[in-house]
Amino acid sequence: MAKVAVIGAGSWGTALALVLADNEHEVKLWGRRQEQMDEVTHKHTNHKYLPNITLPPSIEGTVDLKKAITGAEFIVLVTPTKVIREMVQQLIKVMEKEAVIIHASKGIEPGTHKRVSEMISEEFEQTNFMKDLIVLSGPSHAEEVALRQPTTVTASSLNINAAEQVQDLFMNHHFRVYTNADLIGVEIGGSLKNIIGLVCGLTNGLGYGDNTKAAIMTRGLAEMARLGIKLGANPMTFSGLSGLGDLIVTCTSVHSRNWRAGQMIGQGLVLDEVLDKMGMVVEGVRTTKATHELATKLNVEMPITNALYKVLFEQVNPKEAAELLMGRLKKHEVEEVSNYLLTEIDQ
Ligand SMILES: NC(=O)C1=CN([C@@H]2O[C@H](COP(=O)(O)OP(=O)(O)OC[C@H]3O[C@@H](n4cnc5c(N)ncnc54)[C@H](OP(=O)(O)O)[C@@H]3O)[C@@H](O)[C@H]2O)C=CC1
Ligand SMILES: O=C(CO)COP(=O)(O)O
Repeated sequence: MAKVAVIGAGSWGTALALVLADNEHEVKLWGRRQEQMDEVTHKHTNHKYLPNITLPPSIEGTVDLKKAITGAEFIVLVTPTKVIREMVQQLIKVMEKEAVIIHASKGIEPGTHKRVSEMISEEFEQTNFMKDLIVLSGPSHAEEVALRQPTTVTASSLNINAAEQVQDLFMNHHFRVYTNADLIGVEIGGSLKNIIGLVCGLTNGLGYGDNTKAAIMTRGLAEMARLGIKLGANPMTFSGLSGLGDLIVTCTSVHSRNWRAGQMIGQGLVLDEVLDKMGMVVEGVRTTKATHELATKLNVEMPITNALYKVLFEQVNPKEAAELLMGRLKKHEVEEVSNYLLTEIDQ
């Protein structure tokens, strides 16, 4: 059995700690609030993030980062993307030996346009503390994982042996882990599906139905793949768990924070109000900004992302944004993507 530190005690960090404890690993869960960590250790609950769930009693909560990681062979980073760099900087100060780093966060950094693995690698660059780096991603709402409902995810790394090690670490009868060597595709899929999830919620808030949802999901997947391929991803990854799979779960589930935030925006609430009401991370907002910047820089057409950018950051009315999307120049559906693929494969 392995010693594992899970850094981030929100919904997903807590659910992953539960999976690891079910697998009889020695798990320490790090969070920044003493009261919450006492609750995890002594009451075996985390009521704010996973109400009505009893956690395995073996999970020890701590606010002491050094204590959390001492002796850990695996460190799972699962904070919101915007604090990933800060968390790694804190980790480096207390680490004494190398560990396998796993991350389960979904987002892209505005300004630098880096994926989470790129941010982590950059921060660890001057040290020899990072043995391997693996991302865990896929259709996995924490609420359902905590209920031990059948769930499938992907472990991806530039080192496929390391991905297989992580597959073994997490896999059990409820939580099935695949591997995929396409780190770029897996991270881009997991990040960009949040943008499309926000838009699906938004169209629901506007009162549009299933035709619109299907349109956004399908054309959304096309633009996710278009950007991913430009960045070097394997096109096939977008029809897998971290692409289509996560897109489905985000666009069709009431558990999705991105979907719920989008719905409130569609109903007329302004962004700050929505984020206040959510009280949990809505990664798609920052990722929309980062992706809009990146797509503009790389000259990749992403009409749905751009429409959402206008709504979130340029105060364009959601209904008007939808009309602009529908009024675009006519296109050939498949040719657009297949030509793109051929161009990429020829290069
Ligand atoms: N929830 C899910 O089902 C899934 C989430 N993910 C991804 O996992 C990542 C984490 O999401 P999730 O757990 O859901 O988020 P939550 O909103 O549920 O929890 C956020 C966590 O981050 C902590 N946090 C916030 N700001 C800071 C900070 N400045 N320093 C340290 N800790 C901080 C919060 O602590 P505090 O309570 O003290 O504010 C809380 O523990 C995201 O990238 C998300 O996309 C991936 C798959 C599934
Ligand atoms: O990534 C997730 C499920 O796979 C969680 O999505 P939300 O952040 O929208 O809740």
